[in-house]
Amino acid sequence: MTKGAVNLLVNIAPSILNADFSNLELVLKQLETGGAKYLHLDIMDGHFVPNLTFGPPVVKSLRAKTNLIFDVHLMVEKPESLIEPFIEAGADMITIHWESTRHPHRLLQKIKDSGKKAGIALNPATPPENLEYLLDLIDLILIMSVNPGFGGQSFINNQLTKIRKVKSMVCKAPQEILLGVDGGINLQTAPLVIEAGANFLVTGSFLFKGDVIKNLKDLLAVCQKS
Ligand SMILES: O=C(CO)[C@@H](O)[C@H](O)COP(=O)(O)O
Ligand SMILES: [Fe+2]
Repeated sequence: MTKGAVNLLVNIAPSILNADFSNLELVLKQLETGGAKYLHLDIMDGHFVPNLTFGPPVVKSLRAKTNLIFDVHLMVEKPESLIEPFIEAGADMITIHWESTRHPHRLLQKIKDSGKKAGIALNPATPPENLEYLLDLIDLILIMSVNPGFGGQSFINNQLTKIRKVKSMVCKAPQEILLGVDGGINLQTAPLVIEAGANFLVTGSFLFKGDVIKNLKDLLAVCQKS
């Protein structure tokens, strides 16, 4: 990839956090029918964030049912211990939080050495300049546009400024880096984050209110127009 290469395609990564957990096989089929390529899996430990979700066994069960690209978002203390279990469970991409470890460089290196895509997420208050000496190890920068822990929160507007700053960092990197946004993405906020430079949009509660397939198609249409 040439220096400064930018992926112009906008990707949607549906988060199942607000889906019907009693029928995830149906949810996977709906997302595939709606045109999804990714599945965003929110892993919460009740410590790094005040909520609990699921672990590698659930991811492994889902892996057996779909070829969607598994984008695992680790919102946990000590993510060091969970890289291997999630890779064994079928993760294609693993995103750690900058705030969750003293050794983000080592962890990103570990994910890359396993042949998987490495992502780093930034909480709303974390400055993007922290990524300067990590950039060569990063495939995805995930800007949290809500405080992590729950679906259904409102988009924090000042994260648009951070997206613009990260866009200029990403353009200077030698490899392609996806610029992701996670939290409060819907038909109104998607055009704003795309205009600011994002090309990887995580969306949860918007999709699962009403008709999932229609909502996903509507969001993909907005992304193609923006
Ligand atoms: O990581 C998180 C929340 O911590 C997200 O992935 C949410 O699941 C997105 O949900 P919405 O904000 O779209 O409802
Ligand atoms: Fe997430």
